[in-house]
Amino acid sequence: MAQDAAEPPSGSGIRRSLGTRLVLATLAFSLVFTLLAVGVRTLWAWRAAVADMTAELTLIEQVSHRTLAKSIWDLDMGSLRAHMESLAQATAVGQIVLTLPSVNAPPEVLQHMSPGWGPSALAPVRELTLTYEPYPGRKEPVGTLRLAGDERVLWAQMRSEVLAILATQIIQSLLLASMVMLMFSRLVTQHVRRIARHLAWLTPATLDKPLTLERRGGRHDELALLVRGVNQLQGNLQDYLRQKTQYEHELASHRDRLSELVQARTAELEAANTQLRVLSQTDALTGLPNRRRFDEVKRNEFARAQRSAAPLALLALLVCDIDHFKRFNDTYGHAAGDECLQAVAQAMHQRVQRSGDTLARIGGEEFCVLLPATDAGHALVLARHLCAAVEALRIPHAASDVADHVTLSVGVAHHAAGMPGDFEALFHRADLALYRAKQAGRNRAACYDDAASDTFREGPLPPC
Ligand SMILES: Nc1nc2c(ncn2[C@@H]2O[C@H](COP(=O)(O)OP(=O)(O)OP(=O)(O)O)[C@@H](O)[C@H]2O)c(=O)[nH]1
Repeated sequence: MAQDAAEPPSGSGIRRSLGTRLVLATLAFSLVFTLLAVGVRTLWAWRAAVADMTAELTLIEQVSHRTLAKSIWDLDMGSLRAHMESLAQATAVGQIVLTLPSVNAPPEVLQHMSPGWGPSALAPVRELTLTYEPYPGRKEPVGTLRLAGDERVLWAQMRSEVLAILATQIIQSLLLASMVMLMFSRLVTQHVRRIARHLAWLTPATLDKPLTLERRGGRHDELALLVRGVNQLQGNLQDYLRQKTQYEHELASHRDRLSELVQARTAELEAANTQLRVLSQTDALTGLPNRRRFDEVKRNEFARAQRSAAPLALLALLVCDIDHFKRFNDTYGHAAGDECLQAVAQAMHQRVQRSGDTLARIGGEEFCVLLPATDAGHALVLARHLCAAVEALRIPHAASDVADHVTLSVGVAHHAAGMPGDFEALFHRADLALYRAKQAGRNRAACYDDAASDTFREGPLPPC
């Protein structure tokens, strides 16, 4: 297909052109016609030749009748033979037979034949009774004359006639075929080749170039119809391609727009998902990570502490609890309790700023701080700072027997790689330490001592 488009069709690709086929057909037709014409014309010519011979014999009869009759009447045999010799000079005459009747005896027959003559059924024969008129009013039959035509003369005449007919018919056929070929080539073949070349070179880029034929005047024939059809087809194709391109552009622009919308929508959904995830992991009251988030972080950090080498192998946990918060609620109401929780959470959050540390509200008035890569000593120091930070808020708490303001107790425990137990065990130790801090008077931090499970280290409160 591509090769066809790249190479215009040439005459070399045609096995037998239309012009050649037309000429061969014309020649074949002419040959048949020539044979028929030769047959018909030969028949006519034969008849004409026979008629001419008959007329010639008749003329000879008329001319020689009187002379022959007189010679017989006069019994002048010498003159009679001389007459017959002169008659035999005529080319049309093949045989002369003169029959002379005689009384009481068989008739005398005088005969003369051209050399090589033979009887023929085709050549004309004339027979005439000779009469002599010795005096006006009396006619006496004196004999019969038979003139037979020479068939060879007829055939010789026919031969030249047939040759002439054949020559004229063949020349006529050849001239006709040449003229047909010339006319067909000028009128049809060269234009058909031009149309084929035009169609082969046709591409979307050349559709605007109409097909034209180099012909004189405005002709309204089949070629003109074909040219009009091709140009109309090119126009239709051009319109179709133009519309297709326009549709493709529109489609591309719709696709881009759709893609933008999908991207925007996806971004919105991702943002909403992120927000949902953050919300689902955030405590609504304090804004701190909630228990679900804490559980997620604790799993990761504990697994990391189990795997890693020191110092990352350490993990400290602080469990913080507001002292006598039930009494606070009972004294100041639940709403004030909420505000108190928010203030305490914010104060603690300001102290837990190291990247990787997690402060979460795990329920009620209970908070947890997860401190990766932190040993018990440093964790205890932070716990004391948290207690001090809450105390520094000076939120009045008249019902507390610890102080006249809200205070915090913190239990501390830690885990190191190689230590037995899971996170729940760590939590349990921190909870024990918290219990210890509460028992020891609240508003303080206590650290679970791993060396002796019933021993706690308590951190003195830092100065406020
Ligand atoms: N306002 C408010 N109160 C809460 C919230 N969650 C839990 N509480 C209250 O916190 C109180 C916790 O009391 P307890 O567990 O008995 O402990 P406590 O009164 O702090 O006593 P100690 O822990 O021994 O010092 C309960 O009265 C709960 O109703 C909350 O979101 N808002």
